[in-house]
Amino acid sequence: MGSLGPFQRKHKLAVVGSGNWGTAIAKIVAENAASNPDLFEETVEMWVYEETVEVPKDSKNYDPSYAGPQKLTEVINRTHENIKYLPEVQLPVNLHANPSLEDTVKDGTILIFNLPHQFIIKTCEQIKGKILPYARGISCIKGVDVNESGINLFSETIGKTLGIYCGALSGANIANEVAREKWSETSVAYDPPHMDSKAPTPQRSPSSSQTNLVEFQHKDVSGKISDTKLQALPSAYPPVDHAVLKAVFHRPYFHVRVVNDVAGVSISGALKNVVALAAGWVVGMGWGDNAKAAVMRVGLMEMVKFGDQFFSATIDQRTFTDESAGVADLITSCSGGRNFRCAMHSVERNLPIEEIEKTELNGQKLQGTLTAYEVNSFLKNQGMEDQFPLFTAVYRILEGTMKVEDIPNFIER
Ligand SMILES: NC(=O)c1ccc[n+]([C@@H]2O[C@H](COP(=O)([O-])OP(=O)(O)OC[C@H]3O[C@@H](n4cnc5c(N)ncnc54)[C@H](O)[C@@H]3O)[C@@H](O)[C@H]2O)c1
Ligand SMILES: O=P(O)(O)OC[C@H](O)CO
Repeated sequence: MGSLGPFQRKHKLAVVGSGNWGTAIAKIVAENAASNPDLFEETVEMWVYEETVEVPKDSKNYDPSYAGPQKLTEVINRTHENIKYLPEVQLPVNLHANPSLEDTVKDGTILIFNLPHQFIIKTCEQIKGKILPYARGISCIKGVDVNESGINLFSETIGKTLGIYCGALSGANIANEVAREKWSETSVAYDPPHMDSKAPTPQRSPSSSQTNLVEFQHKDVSGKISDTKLQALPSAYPPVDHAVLKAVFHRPYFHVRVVNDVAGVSISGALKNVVALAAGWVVGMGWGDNAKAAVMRVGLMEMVKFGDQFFSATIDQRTFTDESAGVADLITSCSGGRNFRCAMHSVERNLPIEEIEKTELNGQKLQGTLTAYEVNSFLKNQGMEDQFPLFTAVYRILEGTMKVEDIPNFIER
């Protein structure tokens, strides 16, 4: 993609997170930064939650002069490989691993959030007030933010905490496949108030970083309307729109469809992880593909019903069927996802899933287990556990008050 117009400033892309998916997305974004020099600054910063690692002797990047424990950021920047979370994948040289969260985001105009969902709120609190006020965000996180006040999309939580607009990316995307450039699709959802188009003030110097404060009416996912103030993007930058977001994420092997339905894309990405646990359990029982299909059928119905019940003000139900973030992600997750695999092994080996997570995932995190608890606490508060029998069964099996054998009769109620 070439220049989108006569803009004086380029977007600076920053990725917050460097796990299995965080690193795979950072690879994509850095490749696109390098191939769209009119739009993006070349160097992409990636925040790494620093830890100590040792390059294995059988790694192609093993170098005896660097033997012994080293910082993960130093290994990534020297070898261009994230040996812990995305081993054996060559990363672009313009991707810079940064141990400082504040430094990673300080100049970013497009911030990409990609962490296990349990860490995002604390991470955002740390950078509150330390980012460009006109930055825009994309959340690649699969999970929902449940607290005393109800349920929120992480795109909303990030946006509110940082005072920016944040969209979402989710799809049938097993990170190890995407990172190895095996073709897949994804959904990017972005529907900001139409403020950036109002922002340009012709009399202002185009290179100025001076910003406009734009007041607009914001309808949240529950349909509640509130007055919100956001900083408009300075007119020197290309507006962050669907075309620019496609330029950020689309690769020949990673096909992007940009849509407006942030709620549908986010909700399906979060809930399919709960369904994938049940799919893994029934396969672990040796019940086969028919049983898995039954769980997926009920799971999909509950995903759609959940969206309809709690996000009807903004959700587009077609997302569940028509976009990668919907049923396609459910299928891939129930085939080779980590939630599916760990659940299956937990039944096969008769071990708690947390133990399988620790021994099999080398620091990667399951999202389905925590999401099952969070969704259940929300449904309980609504008095609606009975209406979501599969989600309720997953929660009860995790807490030990139900058995996998009970699933068939329980979900038929
Ligand atoms: N891995 C996949 O195939 C995949 C694909 C699509 C979406 N996702 C979603 O992307 C999100 C990120 O997943 P991932 O695979 O990159 O992560 P991951 O499962 O690899 O988790 C490990 C990451 O968590 C970080 N971490 C550990 N403790 C931390 C702390 N206290 N604070 C901050 N970070 C900490 C680690 O440094 C590491 O970067 C999740 O919501 C996941 O559901 C994952
Ligand atoms: O490995 P999982 O179960 O976290 O799922 C990975 C992705 O979300 C699949 O799209």
